[in-house]
Amino acid sequence: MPDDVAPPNKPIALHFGAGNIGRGFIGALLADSGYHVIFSDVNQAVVDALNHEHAYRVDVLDQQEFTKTIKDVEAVKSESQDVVRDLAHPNTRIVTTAVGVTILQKIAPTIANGLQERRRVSAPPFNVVACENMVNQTEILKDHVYKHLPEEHHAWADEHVGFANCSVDRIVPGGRLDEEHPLDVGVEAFFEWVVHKPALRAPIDPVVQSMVLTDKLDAYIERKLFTLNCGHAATAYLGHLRGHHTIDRAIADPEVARIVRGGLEESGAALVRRHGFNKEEHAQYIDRIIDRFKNPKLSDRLERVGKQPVRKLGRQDRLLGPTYMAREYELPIDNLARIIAAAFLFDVKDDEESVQLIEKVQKVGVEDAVAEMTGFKTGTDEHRKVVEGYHQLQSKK
Ligand SMILES: NC(=O)c1ccc[n+]([C@@H]2O[C@H](COP(=O)([O-])OP(=O)(O)OC[C@H]3O[C@@H](n4cnc5c(N)ncnc54)[C@H](O)[C@@H]3O)[C@@H](O)[C@H]2O)c1
Ligand SMILES: O=P(O)(O)OC[C@@H](O)[C@@H](O)[C@H](O)[C@H](O)CO
Repeated sequence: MPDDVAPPNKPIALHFGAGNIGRGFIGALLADSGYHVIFSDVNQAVVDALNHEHAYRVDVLDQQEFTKTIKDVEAVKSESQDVVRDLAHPNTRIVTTAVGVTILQKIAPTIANGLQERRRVSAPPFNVVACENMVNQTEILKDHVYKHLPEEHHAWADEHVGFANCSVDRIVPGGRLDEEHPLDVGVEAFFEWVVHKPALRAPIDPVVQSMVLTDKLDAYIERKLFTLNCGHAATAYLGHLRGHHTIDRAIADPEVARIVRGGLEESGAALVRRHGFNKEEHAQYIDRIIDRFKNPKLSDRLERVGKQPVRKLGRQDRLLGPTYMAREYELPIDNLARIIAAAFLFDVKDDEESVQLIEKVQKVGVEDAVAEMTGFKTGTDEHRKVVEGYHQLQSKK
């Protein structure tokens, strides 16, 4: 970090991934909370722009529109020695990521090097929080980091580095590139960041505005992933089949909205049962989420929201996670099965996972593809419902 940028004693936050959520939520909130934010990204143009401007705008695109200027930021090229240096800086209090779950393994070696350097210079304990849409995302990052960290440092890291899972929620669609101001980002007003407190190894200091620290992260992350992200993916897959291009247009289609709401009521019944949420409050949570999808100013593309359908069909992810949970309590899954079926029909040529899924169905047939991807055995009720849903949706295409 050049000496002329950060005041020497200012707390530092090192954030991997200067993309939509990095600039539009996590980096912005950390900067607002008094951290000097250093972004680390592979995109040289973004790194250069951040180092040229040291600021960017966050445009809140909601009923009330307003703009915030985020200042005192800089950037370093990911996987470089600069990242190791900044990670090891004694003033660095927190490392966050928003790179996508598949990228976590790529940044792990640099983090491992940074931790060894941190130990060498006797930097104080600090925390790492991965802000990816996945259950246990920071633990997954930790596993990758520990593979690159020589064993002699593991006990030190256990004591000095908190790897805390979290739930992160703000819709940041991206894709509104303004050539003159490429760093500016449009966001919705709502945001929520919930971090697993017992995993921290140092206080969050400075306090991050609105950050919730909890002992019960499972409830938060499952509620968010199995409601917001489940409904979002459902809107993308069903909307795509109905010829829509954005989330607000898709959710305005009564046929899409009916199944999305039905799916969220099914996942909601399972969540209420698992985590003891109040039924009425959960119904209001669903309503608020569907209202967020209706925001026309976000213009959120279905390709972004539905991207990587194979990841989204992960056993603990937004579609199968609530479906397995509902089955555990013998609760209905008819709408969820229809939504899962729609994922198999998400036909987006430049999305590798979409192509892979479509090809799998062509190669082995829908019955085997569904069995393989969902784990539902042929002949079971859930398998039959997904396959029937697939045929019905396909016939209406
Ligand atoms: N956009 C949202 O609404 C939203 C909300 C909550 C959570 N998330 C999660 O945040 C993560 C990022 O999503 P996004 O929408 O910001 O994506 P994005 O593509 O806009 O941003 C990802 C950034 O990571 C950078 N990157 C890629 N490889 C890297 C590497 N090796 N080192 C450093 N940076 C690297 C990319 O260049 C890009 O700038 C995902 O896991 C997503 O699920 C997104
Ligand atoms: O980022 P993904 O691909 O896991 O999911 C796509 C969207 O549902 C997601 O980015 C939401 O916008 C976000 O999770 C809102 O908090």
